[in-house]
Amino acid sequence: MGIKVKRVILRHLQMELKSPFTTSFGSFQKKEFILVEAMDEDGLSGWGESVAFPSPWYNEETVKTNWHMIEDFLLPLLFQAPIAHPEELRQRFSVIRKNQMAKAAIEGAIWDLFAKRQQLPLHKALGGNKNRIEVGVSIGIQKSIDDLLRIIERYVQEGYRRIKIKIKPGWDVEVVREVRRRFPDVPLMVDANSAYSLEDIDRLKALDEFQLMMIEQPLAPDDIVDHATLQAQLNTPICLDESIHSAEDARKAIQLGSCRIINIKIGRVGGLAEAKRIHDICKENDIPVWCGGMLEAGVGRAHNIAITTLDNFTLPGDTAASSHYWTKDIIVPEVTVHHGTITVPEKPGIGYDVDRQQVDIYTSYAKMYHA
Ligand SMILES: O=C(O)CCC(=O)c1ccccc1C(=O)O
Ligand SMILES: [Mg+2]
Repeated sequence: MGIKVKRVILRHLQMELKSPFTTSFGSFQKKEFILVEAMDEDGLSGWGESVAFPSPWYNEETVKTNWHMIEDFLLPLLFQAPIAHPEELRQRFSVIRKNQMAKAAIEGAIWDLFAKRQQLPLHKALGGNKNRIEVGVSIGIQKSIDDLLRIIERYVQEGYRRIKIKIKPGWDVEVVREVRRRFPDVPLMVDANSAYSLEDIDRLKALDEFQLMMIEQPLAPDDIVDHATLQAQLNTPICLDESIHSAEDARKAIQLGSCRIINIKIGRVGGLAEAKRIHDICKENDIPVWCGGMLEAGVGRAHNIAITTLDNFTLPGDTAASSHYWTKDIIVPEVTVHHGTITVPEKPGIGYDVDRQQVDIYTSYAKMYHA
Protein backbone atom coordinates (compact mmCIF):
# COMPACT_ATOMS: atom_id res chain seq x y z
CA MET A 1 0.00 0.00 0.00
CA GLY A 2 2.13 2.79 -1.35
CA ILE A 3 1.49 6.50 -0.90
CA LYS A 4 -0.79 7.87 -3.61
CA VAL A 5 -0.39 11.61 -3.76
CA LYS A 6 -3.69 13.09 -4.89
CA ARG A 7 -3.00 16.81 -4.71
CA VAL A 8 -0.14 19.17 -4.13
CA ILE A 9 -0.45 22.83 -3.15
CA LEU A 10 2.48 25.17 -3.73
CA ARG A 11 2.37 28.38 -1.73
CA HIS A 12 4.66 31.36 -2.09
CA LEU A 13 5.33 32.87 1.36
CA GLN A 14 7.04 36.03 2.54
CA MET A 15 8.13 36.52 6.15
CA GLU A 16 9.97 39.48 7.67
CA LEU A 17 13.18 38.61 9.49
CA LYS A 18 13.45 40.18 12.96
CA SER A 19 16.82 41.58 11.95
CA PRO A 20 18.68 41.57 8.63
CA PHE A 21 21.16 38.72 8.09
CA THR A 22 24.38 39.62 6.25
CA THR A 23 26.83 37.19 4.67
CA SER A 24 29.86 37.71 2.42
CA PHE A 25 27.57 37.32 -0.62
CA GLY A 26 24.68 39.59 0.38
CA SER A 27 22.08 40.62 2.91
CA PHE A 28 18.61 39.23 3.69
CA GLN A 29 15.84 41.48 5.06
CA LYS A 30 13.03 39.04 4.54
CA LYS A 31 12.53 35.42 3.64
CA GLU A 32 10.66 34.46 0.51
CA PHE A 33 10.12 30.74 -0.14
CA ILE A 34 7.88 27.95 -1.39
CA LEU A 35 5.88 25.83 1.04
CA VAL A 36 4.80 22.41 -0.30
CA GLU A 37 1.71 20.58 0.92
CA ALA A 38 1.19 17.04 -0.45
CA MET A 39 -2.13 15.28 0.24
CA ASP A 40 -2.86 11.57 0.01
CA GLU A 41 -6.17 9.79 -0.65
CA ASP A 42 -7.04 9.73 3.06
CA GLY A 43 -6.75 13.52 3.29
CA LEU A 44 -3.49 13.49 5.26
CA SER A 45 -1.07 16.32 4.48
CA GLY A 46 2.72 16.21 4.36
CA TRP A 47 4.77 19.42 4.43
CA GLY A 48 8.02 20.46 2.79
CA GLU A 49 9.85 23.76 2.47
CA SER A 50 12.12 24.88 -0.36
CA VAL A 51 15.25 26.59 0.97
CA ALA A 52 15.99 28.36 -2.32
CA PHE A 53 16.29 32.13 -1.94
CA PRO A 54 14.90 34.74 -4.37
CA SER A 55 18.39 35.44 -5.78
CA PRO A 56 21.04 32.89 -6.87
CA TRP A 57 23.71 34.09 -4.41
CA TYR A 58 24.22 31.01 -2.26
CA ASN A 59 23.73 28.57 -5.12
CA GLU A 60 22.21 28.71 -8.60
CA GLU A 61 18.64 27.88 -7.58
CA THR A 62 15.98 30.52 -6.90
CA VAL A 63 12.36 30.58 -5.73
CA LYS A 64 11.26 30.89 -9.36
CA THR A 65 13.50 28.12 -10.73
CA ASN A 66 12.21 25.88 -7.93
CA TRP A 67 8.59 26.64 -8.80
CA HIS A 68 9.33 25.89 -12.45
CA MET A 69 11.16 22.64 -11.74
CA ILE A 70 8.50 21.45 -9.33
CA GLU A 71 5.53 22.38 -11.52
CA ASP A 72 6.89 21.25 -14.88
CA PHE A 73 9.10 18.28 -14.00
CA LEU A 74 8.94 16.98 -10.43
CA LEU A 75 5.15 16.89 -9.87
CA PRO A 76 4.54 14.89 -13.08
CA LEU A 77 7.12 12.37 -11.82
CA LEU A 78 5.57 12.36 -8.35
CA PHE A 79 2.06 11.74 -9.71
CA GLN A 80 3.28 9.04 -12.10
CA ALA A 81 3.08 6.11 -9.65
CA PRO A 82 2.48 5.34 -5.96
CA ILE A 83 5.46 5.64 -3.63
CA ALA A 84 6.25 2.65 -1.40
CA HIS A 85 8.99 4.52 0.45
CA PRO A 86 10.23 8.13 0.20
CA GLU A 87 13.75 6.87 -0.55
CA GLU A 88 12.45 5.89 -4.01
CA LEU A 89 12.14 9.54 -4.99
CA ARG A 90 15.90 9.97 -5.14
CA GLN A 91 15.95 7.49 -8.03
CA ARG A 92 12.73 8.77 -9.61
CA PHE A 93 13.97 12.37 -9.63
CA SER A 94 17.45 11.43 -10.88
CA VAL A 95 16.33 11.93 -14.50
CA ILE A 96 16.32 15.63 -13.64
CA ARG A 97 19.85 17.00 -13.28
CA LYS A 98 20.73 19.05 -10.17
CA ASN A 99 17.95 21.30 -8.79
CA GLN A 100 18.52 19.75 -5.37
CA MET A 101 16.47 22.32 -3.43
CA ALA A 102 13.43 21.78 -5.64
CA LYS A 103 13.72 18.00 -5.22
CA ALA A 104 14.24 18.24 -1.47
CA ALA A 105 11.12 20.39 -1.01
CA ILE A 106 8.92 17.67 -2.55
CA GLU A 107 10.79 14.76 -0.97
CA GLY A 108 10.46 16.42 2.46
CA ALA A 109 6.68 16.64 2.13
CA ILE A 110 6.53 12.95 1.18
CA TRP A 111 8.71 11.94 4.16
CA ASP A 112 6.32 13.82 6.46
CA LEU A 113 3.32 12.10 4.84
CA PHE A 114 5.04 8.70 5.05
CA ALA A 115 5.88 9.13 8.73
CA LYS A 116 2.35 10.32 9.53
CA ARG A 117 0.87 7.29 7.75
CA GLN A 118 3.15 5.04 9.83
CA GLN A 119 2.25 7.00 12.99
CA LEU A 120 5.98 7.59 13.50
CA PRO A 121 7.84 10.77 14.31
CA LEU A 122 9.98 11.72 11.31
CA HIS A 123 13.21 11.28 13.27
CA LYS A 124 12.28 7.62 13.96
CA ALA A 125 11.34 7.08 10.31
CA LEU A 126 14.84 8.34 9.42
CA GLY A 127 16.54 6.05 11.95
CA GLY A 128 17.49 8.77 14.42
CA ASN A 129 18.17 8.06 18.04
CA LYS A 130 18.20 11.22 20.15
CA ASN A 131 15.49 12.98 22.11
CA ARG A 132 17.46 16.21 22.36
CA ILE A 133 19.77 17.93 19.94
CA GLU A 134 22.44 20.53 20.59
CA VAL A 135 22.35 23.75 18.62
CA GLY A 136 24.46 26.82 17.97
CA VAL A 137 23.69 30.11 16.33
CA SER A 138 24.95 31.76 13.14
CA ILE A 139 25.59 35.50 13.41
CA GLY A 140 25.77 37.72 10.32
CA ILE A 141 28.31 40.42 9.52
CA GLN A 142 27.64 43.49 11.71
CA LYS A 143 28.26 47.23 11.42
CA SER A 144 30.89 47.20 14.16
CA ILE A 145 32.86 44.80 16.32
CA ASP A 146 31.11 46.25 19.39
CA ASP A 147 27.72 45.36 17.94
CA LEU A 148 28.97 41.85 17.24
CA LEU A 149 30.33 41.40 20.77
CA ARG A 150 27.00 42.52 22.26
CA ILE A 151 25.10 40.03 20.10
CA ILE A 152 27.46 37.18 20.96
CA GLU A 153 27.10 38.02 24.65
CA ARG A 154 23.35 37.60 24.39
CA TYR A 155 23.54 34.19 22.68
CA VAL A 156 26.20 32.90 25.03
CA GLN A 157 23.93 33.86 27.93
CA GLU A 158 20.99 32.12 26.25
CA GLY A 159 23.07 28.94 26.27
CA TYR A 160 23.72 28.31 22.57
CA ARG A 161 26.34 25.55 22.28
CA ARG A 162 28.56 27.33 19.79
CA ILE A 163 28.85 30.65 18.07
CA LYS A 164 29.38 30.94 14.32
CA ILE A 165 30.30 34.28 12.84
CA LYS A 166 30.25 35.17 9.19
CA ILE A 167 33.54 36.49 7.79
CA LYS A 168 34.78 38.09 4.57
CA PRO A 169 38.02 39.83 3.59
CA GLY A 170 38.23 42.91 5.82
CA TRP A 171 35.93 41.37 8.47
CA ASP A 172 38.00 38.42 9.63
CA VAL A 173 41.28 38.21 11.59
CA GLU A 174 40.82 41.44 13.57
CA VAL A 175 37.21 40.58 14.34
CA VAL A 176 38.01 37.04 15.47
CA ARG A 177 40.86 38.38 17.63
CA GLU A 178 38.45 40.70 19.47
CA VAL A 179 35.83 37.97 19.87
CA ARG A 180 38.46 35.62 21.31
CA ARG A 181 39.80 38.31 23.64
CA ARG A 182 36.31 38.84 25.02
CA PHE A 183 35.19 35.16 24.95
CA PRO A 184 38.38 33.07 25.38
CA ASP A 185 36.59 29.74 25.85
CA VAL A 186 33.42 29.93 23.79
CA PRO A 187 33.15 27.23 21.10
CA LEU A 188 33.67 29.43 18.05
CA MET A 189 33.74 28.95 14.27
CA VAL A 190 33.67 31.14 11.18
CA ASP A 191 31.85 30.85 7.83
CA ALA A 192 33.28 32.60 4.76
CA ASN A 193 30.67 31.54 2.16
CA SER A 194 33.40 31.24 -0.50
CA ALA A 195 34.79 34.77 -0.05
CA TYR A 196 38.47 33.74 -0.37
CA SER A 197 40.87 32.15 -2.83
CA LEU A 198 44.21 30.37 -2.34
CA GLU A 199 45.89 33.75 -2.77
CA ASP A 200 44.50 34.63 0.66
CA ILE A 201 46.24 31.68 2.30
CA ASP A 202 48.22 33.85 4.73
CA ARG A 203 45.04 35.50 6.02
CA LEU A 204 43.40 32.13 6.46
CA LYS A 205 46.49 30.72 8.21
CA ALA A 206 46.38 33.70 10.57
CA LEU A 207 43.08 32.28 11.89
CA ASP A 208 44.94 29.21 13.18
CA GLU A 209 45.90 30.97 16.42
CA PHE A 210 42.29 31.34 17.65
CA GLN A 211 41.34 27.68 18.38
CA LEU A 212 38.39 27.80 16.02
CA MET A 213 36.30 24.64 15.82
CA MET A 214 36.41 24.99 12.03
CA ILE A 215 36.49 27.37 9.07
CA GLU A 216 33.40 26.83 6.90
CA GLN A 217 33.63 27.07 3.11
CA PRO A 218 36.56 29.46 2.68
CA LEU A 219 37.00 28.83 -1.08
CA ALA A 220 34.85 28.57 -4.20
CA PRO A 221 31.39 26.97 -3.96
CA ASP A 222 32.22 24.18 -6.41
CA ASP A 223 35.79 23.53 -5.32
CA ILE A 224 37.27 20.51 -3.54
CA VAL A 225 40.78 20.66 -5.04
CA ASP A 226 42.01 24.00 -3.67
CA HIS A 227 40.33 23.18 -0.35
CA ALA A 228 42.57 20.09 -0.15
CA THR A 229 45.63 22.25 -0.73
CA LEU A 230 44.45 24.68 1.91
CA GLN A 231 43.54 22.01 4.48
CA ALA A 232 47.05 20.55 4.18
CA GLN A 233 48.44 23.91 5.30
CA LEU A 234 45.92 24.79 8.03
CA ASN A 235 45.66 23.37 11.52
CA THR A 236 42.03 24.50 11.82
CA PRO A 237 39.62 21.95 10.32
CA ILE A 238 37.88 23.02 7.12
CA CYS A 239 34.13 22.36 7.00
CA LEU A 240 32.54 22.21 3.54
CA ASP A 241 29.06 23.61 2.92
CA GLU A 242 28.49 24.94 -0.65
CA SER A 243 30.91 22.42 -2.24
CA ILE A 244 28.98 19.30 -1.19
CA HIS A 245 25.90 18.62 -3.33
CA SER A 246 25.69 14.83 -2.99
CA ALA A 247 27.09 11.74 -1.29
CA GLU A 248 29.43 11.38 -4.27
CA ASP A 249 30.82 14.87 -3.62
CA ALA A 250 31.32 13.95 0.03
CA ARG A 251 33.17 10.76 -0.89
CA LYS A 252 35.52 12.64 -3.22
CA ALA A 253 36.15 15.49 -0.77
CA ILE A 254 37.00 13.01 1.97
CA GLN A 255 39.31 11.07 -0.35
CA LEU A 256 41.13 14.27 -1.37
CA GLY A 257 41.39 15.58 2.19
CA SER A 258 39.44 18.72 1.29
CA CYS A 259 37.78 18.96 4.71
CA ARG A 260 37.61 17.36 8.15
CA ILE A 261 33.95 18.25 8.81
CA ILE A 262 30.85 18.48 6.62
CA ASN A 263 27.82 20.75 7.04
CA ILE A 264 24.74 18.89 5.78
CA LYS A 265 21.84 20.94 4.44
CA ILE A 266 18.90 18.83 3.30
CA GLY A 267 18.03 21.26 0.51
CA ARG A 268 21.56 21.63 -0.83
CA VAL A 269 21.94 17.86 -1.27
CA GLY A 270 18.51 17.05 -2.78
CA GLY A 271 16.65 15.68 0.22
CA LEU A 272 16.64 13.62 3.39
CA ALA A 273 17.63 10.36 1.71
CA GLU A 274 20.78 11.92 0.23
CA ALA A 275 21.47 13.69 3.53
CA LYS A 276 21.39 10.29 5.24
CA ARG A 277 23.85 8.85 2.71
CA ILE A 278 26.26 11.71 3.34
CA HIS A 279 25.87 11.16 7.07
CA ASP A 280 26.72 7.47 6.60
CA ILE A 281 29.78 8.03 4.39
CA CYS A 282 31.10 10.62 6.82
CA LYS A 283 30.52 8.26 9.74
CA GLU A 284 32.50 5.47 8.06
CA ASN A 285 35.37 7.93 7.58
CA ASP A 286 35.29 9.53 11.04
CA ILE A 287 34.16 12.86 9.61
CA PRO A 288 31.73 14.55 12.02
CA VAL A 289 28.73 16.34 10.53
CA TRP A 290 26.29 19.01 11.64
CA CYS A 291 23.07 20.40 10.23
CA GLY A 292 23.34 23.73 8.44
CA GLY A 293 20.60 26.32 8.22
CA MET A 294 18.99 28.41 5.47
CA LEU A 295 16.93 30.75 7.65
CA GLU A 296 14.12 28.19 7.51
CA ALA A 297 10.57 28.75 8.64
CA GLY A 298 9.03 26.13 10.92
CA VAL A 299 8.56 23.30 8.41
CA GLY A 300 12.17 23.33 7.23
CA ARG A 301 13.32 23.78 10.81
CA ALA A 302 11.38 20.65 11.83
CA HIS A 303 13.06 18.62 9.07
CA ASN A 304 16.46 19.87 10.26
CA ILE A 305 15.70 18.76 13.81
CA ALA A 306 14.68 15.30 12.61
CA ILE A 307 17.85 14.66 10.55
CA THR A 308 20.06 15.93 13.39
CA THR A 309 18.96 12.94 15.50
CA LEU A 310 21.21 10.64 13.39
CA ASP A 311 24.19 9.68 15.50
CA ASN A 312 27.05 11.19 13.48
CA PHE A 313 25.53 14.66 13.87
CA THR A 314 27.93 15.21 16.76
CA LEU A 315 28.53 18.96 16.38
CA PRO A 316 25.93 21.64 17.22
CA GLY A 317 24.04 22.80 14.13
CA ASP A 318 22.62 26.16 12.98
CA THR A 319 19.02 25.31 13.97
CA ALA A 320 18.30 28.21 16.33
CA ALA A 321 14.92 28.96 17.95
CA SER A 322 11.99 30.17 15.80
CA SER A 323 11.99 33.40 17.83
CA HIS A 324 15.57 34.10 16.73
CA TYR A 325 14.24 34.75 13.21
CA TRP A 326 10.48 35.36 13.34
CA THR A 327 7.92 37.35 15.27
CA LYS A 328 5.57 34.45 14.55
CA ASP A 329 6.53 31.14 12.94
CA ILE A 330 4.22 28.92 10.85
CA ILE A 331 4.25 25.96 13.25
CA VAL A 332 2.67 25.24 16.65
CA PRO A 333 4.40 24.98 19.00
CA GLU A 334 7.34 27.04 17.75
CA VAL A 335 10.87 25.64 18.00
CA THR A 336 12.33 26.63 21.37
CA VAL A 337 15.88 26.27 22.66
CA HIS A 338 16.71 25.64 26.33
CA HIS A 339 20.33 25.54 27.49
CA GLY A 340 21.34 25.23 23.85
CA THR A 341 19.20 22.17 23.19
CA ILE A 342 15.96 21.43 21.34
CA THR A 343 13.70 18.66 22.59
CA VAL A 344 12.87 16.46 19.60
CA PRO A 345 9.09 16.28 19.13
CA GLU A 346 7.47 12.83 19.32
CA LYS A 347 4.27 13.47 17.38
CA PRO A 348 3.92 11.66 14.03
CA GLY A 349 5.59 13.28 11.02
CA ILE A 350 7.51 16.53 11.41
CA GLY A 351 6.23 16.70 14.98
CA TYR A 352 4.74 20.20 14.85
CA ASP A 353 1.34 21.37 13.57
CA VAL A 354 1.34 23.76 10.65
CA ASP A 355 -0.57 26.91 11.62
CA ARG A 356 -2.77 27.31 8.53
CA GLN A 357 -4.02 30.71 9.61
CA GLN A 358 -0.46 31.99 9.89
CA VAL A 359 0.45 30.36 6.56
CA ASP A 360 -2.47 32.23 4.93
CA ILE A 361 -1.24 35.52 6.36
CA TYR A 362 2.22 35.01 4.82
CA THR A 363 1.02 33.58 1.49
CA SER A 364 1.21 35.89 -1.54
CA TYR A 365 -0.01 33.31 -4.07
CA ALA A 366 -0.74 29.60 -4.28
CA LYS A 367 -1.57 26.97 -6.87
CA MET A 368 -3.08 23.50 -6.61
CA TYR A 369 -2.05 20.51 -8.74
CA HIS A 370 -4.00 17.26 -9.15
CA ALA A 371 -2.70 13.80 -9.89
O1 LIG B 1 20.58 30.45 10.96
C1 LIG B 1 20.67 29.83 9.89
O2 LIG B 1 19.68 29.34 9.32
C2 LIG B 1 22.03 29.66 9.26
C3 LIG B 1 22.42 30.89 8.56
C4 LIG B 1 23.59 30.71 7.63
O3 LIG B 1 24.71 30.61 8.10
C5 LIG B 1 23.30 30.80 6.21
C6 LIG B 1 22.18 31.52 5.86
C7 LIG B 1 21.85 31.74 4.54
C8 LIG B 1 22.65 31.20 3.57
C9 LIG B 1 23.77 30.45 3.89
C10 LIG B 1 24.10 30.22 5.22
C11 LIG B 1 25.29 29.34 5.47
O4 LIG B 1 25.33 28.48 6.36
O5 LIG B 1 26.25 29.42 4.73
MG1 LIG C 1 27.70 28.01 5.35
